[in-house]
Amino acid sequence: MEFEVATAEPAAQEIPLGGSPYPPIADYGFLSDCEVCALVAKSGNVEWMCLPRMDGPSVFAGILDRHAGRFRVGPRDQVVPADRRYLPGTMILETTWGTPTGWLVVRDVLVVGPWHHGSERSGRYARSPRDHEAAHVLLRTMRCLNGFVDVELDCEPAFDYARKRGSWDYAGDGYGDGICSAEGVPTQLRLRTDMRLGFEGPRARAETRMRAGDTLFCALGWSSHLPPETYDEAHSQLSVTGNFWHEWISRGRFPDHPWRVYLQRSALTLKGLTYAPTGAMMAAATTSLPETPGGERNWDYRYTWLRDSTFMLWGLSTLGFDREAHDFLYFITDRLEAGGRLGIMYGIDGRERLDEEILDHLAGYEGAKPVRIGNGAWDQRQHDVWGVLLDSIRLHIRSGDRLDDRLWPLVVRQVDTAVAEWREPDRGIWEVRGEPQHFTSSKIFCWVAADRGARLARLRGDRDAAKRWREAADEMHAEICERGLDDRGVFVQHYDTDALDASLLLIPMLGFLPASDERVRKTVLAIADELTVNELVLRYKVAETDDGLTGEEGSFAICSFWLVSALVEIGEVQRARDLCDKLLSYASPLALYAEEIDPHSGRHLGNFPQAFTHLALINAVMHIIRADEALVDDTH
Ligand SMILES: OC[C@H]1O[C@H](O[C@H]2O[C@H](CO)[C@@H](O)[C@H](O)[C@H]2O)[C@H](O)[C@@H](O)[C@@H]1O
Repeated sequence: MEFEVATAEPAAQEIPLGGSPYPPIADYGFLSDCEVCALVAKSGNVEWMCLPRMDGPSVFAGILDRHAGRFRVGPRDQVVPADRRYLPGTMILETTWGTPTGWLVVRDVLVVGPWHHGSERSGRYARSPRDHEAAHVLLRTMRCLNGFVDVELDCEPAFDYARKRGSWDYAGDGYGDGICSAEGVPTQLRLRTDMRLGFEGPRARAETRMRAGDTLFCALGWSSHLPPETYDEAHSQLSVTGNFWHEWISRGRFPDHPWRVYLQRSALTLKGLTYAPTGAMMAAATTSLPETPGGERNWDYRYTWLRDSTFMLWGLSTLGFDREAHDFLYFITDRLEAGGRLGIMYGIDGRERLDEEILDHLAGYEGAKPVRIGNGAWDQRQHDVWGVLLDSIRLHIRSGDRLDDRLWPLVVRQVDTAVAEWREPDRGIWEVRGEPQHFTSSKIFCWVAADRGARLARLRGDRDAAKRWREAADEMHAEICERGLDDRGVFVQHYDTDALDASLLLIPMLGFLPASDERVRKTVLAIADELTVNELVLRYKVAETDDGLTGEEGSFAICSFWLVSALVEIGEVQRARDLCDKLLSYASPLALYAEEIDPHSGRHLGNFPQAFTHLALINAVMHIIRADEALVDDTH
């Protein structure tokens, strides 16, 4: 094997497609070890990774600013691979490169290993530890298939959202072990490889020629758990991680159906967005990917919303995954026991305050500013919160756990709060930044809280509570059906408007009214016909909604998938199937989705990958598959 000395020169340049140096959002691959996430561009650049947790400060943020850190592995003279895929059923990303001189395969993974704390306890885990945990290592392996390929490694971390540059030192006598640190930053990076590293300021570089059959690895670690030292060790860690994901996905129940791949990738993505040590679930892996190209609708989604998480649990439990529901409920129980008012969202470590900050020094994805960290919606009043909590509890019990004595008084407090406050206006499930309104879907979720509360109380034999909450639920139901409808009998966004709102597609799924009810049918069809652009659903029309923001937004992918489910519910199965087919055709090449889809270009917009979209995909696809199965049963 020939080795060349590292040089400071970058090799192949990315040619901007359509003038943008930023890859399309849908072109990123998503990695997770359930503690840290990473996004890998097609070029082989890791362009998003936050440490030491998925909500921590970034070390690679090239997705938000081309100078904010990246880590490339790949052929020296080429940036467009022949193909990429996940090893089926895993979070291992495989990129195949075809160069004029030879072919190369790169595998990228965030390593999951056996529980490694031995007899001492992990300081991070609030939930019961299982057999595996994150190894805190980003591993990249290369294998040359034939001919020869000149490869490069180029690692340039930029700590604390690129506010602090790192500097490198060798960790031992050889060239294969480097440490990168920055003043005042507690996280240190350790880079181990069987290539020969050279350091050029904040960059660690290596280049070499690989020939047929050669293998190489590089592994970046950030904890006392050191990265592998040899290729064999690296390879074995990759296999253990593959097995971990295979075992996890095998716990689910997936129909034998051509759309199973979408279900599995969505389930893996939702799992990848969970933070194992606490059981919290992030809404998406990123911050500030714009909902409008160049616009201001840029938010930090690396937090756990009660709403998003409960909907995630609906999706996962549909596929037979229940441990996640238990872990999440224990996470919420910890928050409730801490006292105070139930928040609408929390940090993944359980913190309450998520004050928003603007990172002016970052250019933003394709110039979309501001880049925000934190999320100002954290202290909003959103009245769906009690309903989604009660639904999380329902799932928890349905999947086999008890409603223990620890939880019941907390449930009582939440249902009583819903019953006391449901008449007040709020910011709604879209957490608008305009004036509070009497949002119809918020009232419906208050009804969910009272309805589910009454059922639980009956099960526990608490007749007083059951009676009190049933009466409240009936009163809410009557008011919503009186004030939440327009003259046509269609449910509307809030009591003082005729505007439509896609959140009302949830009515049949929540059991507020039966799908056969004329008002439900009319609402679903009105949204399908009037709140769509090229059949894709907007959450609302921005011109009709005081959301406190400027600019347009794309179609909300969650709403389009909700429409599929709602159409099935009202018996419009063919229309639902056609829409579902269309939505699946917009999946990224790796079957991932952002929050929004531009209804004209099909371009993905907003944070990525987004739990909302994947959880609704699962629900929609399962609705269609069950409807198809029912059809087959009927014809036999
Ligand atoms: O529309 C303005 C709001 O947009 C974001 O909220 C959206 O994302 C949340 C996380 O997935 C979701 O729970 C919510 O339903 C969506 O509207 C943003 O987080 C808010 O700060 C912003 O006000």
